[in-house]
Amino acid sequence: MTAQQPESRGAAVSAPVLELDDVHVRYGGSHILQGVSFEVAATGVTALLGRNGVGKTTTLKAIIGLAPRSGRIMLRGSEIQTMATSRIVRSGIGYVPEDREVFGGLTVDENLRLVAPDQGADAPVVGRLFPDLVTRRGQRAGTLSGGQQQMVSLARVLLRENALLLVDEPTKGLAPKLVTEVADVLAEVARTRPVLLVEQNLPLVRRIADRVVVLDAGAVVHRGAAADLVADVDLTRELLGVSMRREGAA
Ligand SMILES: Nc1ncnc2c1ncn2[C@@H]1O[C@H](COP(=O)(O)OP(=O)(O)OP(=O)(O)O)[C@@H](O)[C@H]1O
Repeated sequence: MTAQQPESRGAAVSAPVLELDDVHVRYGGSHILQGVSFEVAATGVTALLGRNGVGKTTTLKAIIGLAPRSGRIMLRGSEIQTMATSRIVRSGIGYVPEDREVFGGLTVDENLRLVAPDQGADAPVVGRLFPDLVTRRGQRAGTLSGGQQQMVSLARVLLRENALLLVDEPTKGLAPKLVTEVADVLAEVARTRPVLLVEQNLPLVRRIADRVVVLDAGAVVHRGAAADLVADVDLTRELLGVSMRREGAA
């Protein structure tokens, strides 16, 4: 593991919202997570990074109870690793999966009313962060663009009072303008609640993340301030196989 870096912004002063301690995931004979331990600070964005296939999505699934896991996972000091997903969600973790999972046959408003029956697209948070969704409230979600579906998926978790949001590659496959819009929303969201974000777009990480945790082959290989990692061309190349100099802007 590389040295723990001092945090240049968003330093955590309160207890972490989430702690993973020696978390393992096995699928059949495959040992996918091999003792993952890290903390998610109670404020701001913690980005979970790593090359393809190192276990980032599996880590989010282990937290939310969608992967068979062992080890200890603590939400605000209480163990959740034996709970079913429905109970973990009720305990205050919102999950935006990579595939967005909107109900394509339902309208935008109906999708939102599944979580907030009395409010749907009328909820103040929807009007404030997703004005486009208010305009499109009667449109079937299956006919929305990828970016708009991402907004529905994000809006849905914001309609609950969550202690923590897990967001998996929200900008994957989106056009640059939509990447910027999603990044703006995430930055705004993170002002009021902590986010654990899986993201491959390093300029976006540099813009909105406070801290980074890097996985390789199912284990944590680096933790520290996001700004320090993305400023270090050699380290980003070593850990992630990419160079910021070759990346476009978020
Ligand atoms: N249900 C499953 N059964 C068997 N193997 C799985 C399962 N889910 C994931 N894996 C394997 O676990 C490894 C980690 O997958 P995971 O999706 O967590 O990686 P990732 O870091 O999120 O990758 P990417 O950046 O490409 O999305 C991969 O080798 C994948 O093939």
